[in-house]
Amino acid sequence: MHSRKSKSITGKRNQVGNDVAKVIKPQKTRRIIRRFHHLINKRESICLFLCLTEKLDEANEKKNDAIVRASTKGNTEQSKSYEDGKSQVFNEAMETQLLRLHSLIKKEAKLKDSSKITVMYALLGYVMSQIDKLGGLETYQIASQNGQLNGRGGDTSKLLEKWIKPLLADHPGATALEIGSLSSENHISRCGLFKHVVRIDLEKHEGVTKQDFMERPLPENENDKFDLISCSLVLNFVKNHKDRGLMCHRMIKFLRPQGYVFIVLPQACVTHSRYCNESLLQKLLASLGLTMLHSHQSNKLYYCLYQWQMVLSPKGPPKRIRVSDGPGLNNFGITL
Ligand SMILES: C[S@@+](CC[C@H](N)C(=O)[O-])C[C@H]1O[C@@H](n2cnc3c(N)ncnc32)[C@H](O)[C@@H]1O
Repeated sequence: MHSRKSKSITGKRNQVGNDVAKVIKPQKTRRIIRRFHHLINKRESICLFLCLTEKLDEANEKKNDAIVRASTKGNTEQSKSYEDGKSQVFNEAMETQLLRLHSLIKKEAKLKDSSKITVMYALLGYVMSQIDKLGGLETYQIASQNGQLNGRGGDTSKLLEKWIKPLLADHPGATALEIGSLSSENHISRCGLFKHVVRIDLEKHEGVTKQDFMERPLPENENDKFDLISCSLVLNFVKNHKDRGLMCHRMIKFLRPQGYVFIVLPQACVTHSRYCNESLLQKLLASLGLTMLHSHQSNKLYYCLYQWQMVLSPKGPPKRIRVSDGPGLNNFGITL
């Protein structure tokens, strides 16, 4: 989802994580969430058994890796065992051990056999690598947010139609690009306000072209541009803040002057994020020349409509800045 690919706790390119984040479908989110819960719980039990003094931080896998490594310092056997566990790909035997972890821990505790601790370090390494391969906390949060959207009331372009109708009253030939389109039956395609709607998604669906927006050829002339770009629940699919910024930059390139951008995000992206709120989002988009015309928060979603009025405000900070702090927040953010 951007030029600088994220790295795993082992320093390797996080390809699996990328794939997960790119293609999470609402129907897959429950499985991903369950897997995360399973791994996080098992890790907690193992850490308790190993009496790790420093608490792991679910938001920082690199730090967690350092904590575990520090706990094996001076014990080459434990350290080797941990590294061996980390180097495992999906492993049936390890999975079975994880399922039986409770009784395994009870047995080991009774035996008080210190050599068995190395087995636990191998399991811990395996769990850490599995969490990493899923894409870490960020993917988990994205999956959670999307998982919670199953009952969100469907087609978000209903509100778009209400907002855009008066704005396009004198514009019968308007065109739209729907990024992350799942259906040709959405309001955006049926409302009759657009002469032509181009629908793209990473996956092939009926009436939708399979295309990565980030690889869509740039417009050669004004005819290749659009009066509206819809980006509903897509930015939160993009794995990291830099790629989200790149996507926003790219949207501008496909807009006709005075064109509109419709963005929908899980509500938690603007209400429960360390790095994003409505005001910061507004500032970031203003630096691209976008002016907010409407916004709305439902129970689960945040909707907004912007117009490209090309009045540029100062560029936002290139790094993520913290706008909120506290427990239970997510790490959604955008940097330009
Ligand atoms: C949660 S679905 C949202 C679908 C629909 N727009 C909605 O509002 O319900 C997010 C979609 O964005 C698509 N997506 C993510 N990044 C994309 C990209 N770079 N180009 C095209 N589609 C993308 C994914 O394939 C996924 O189907």
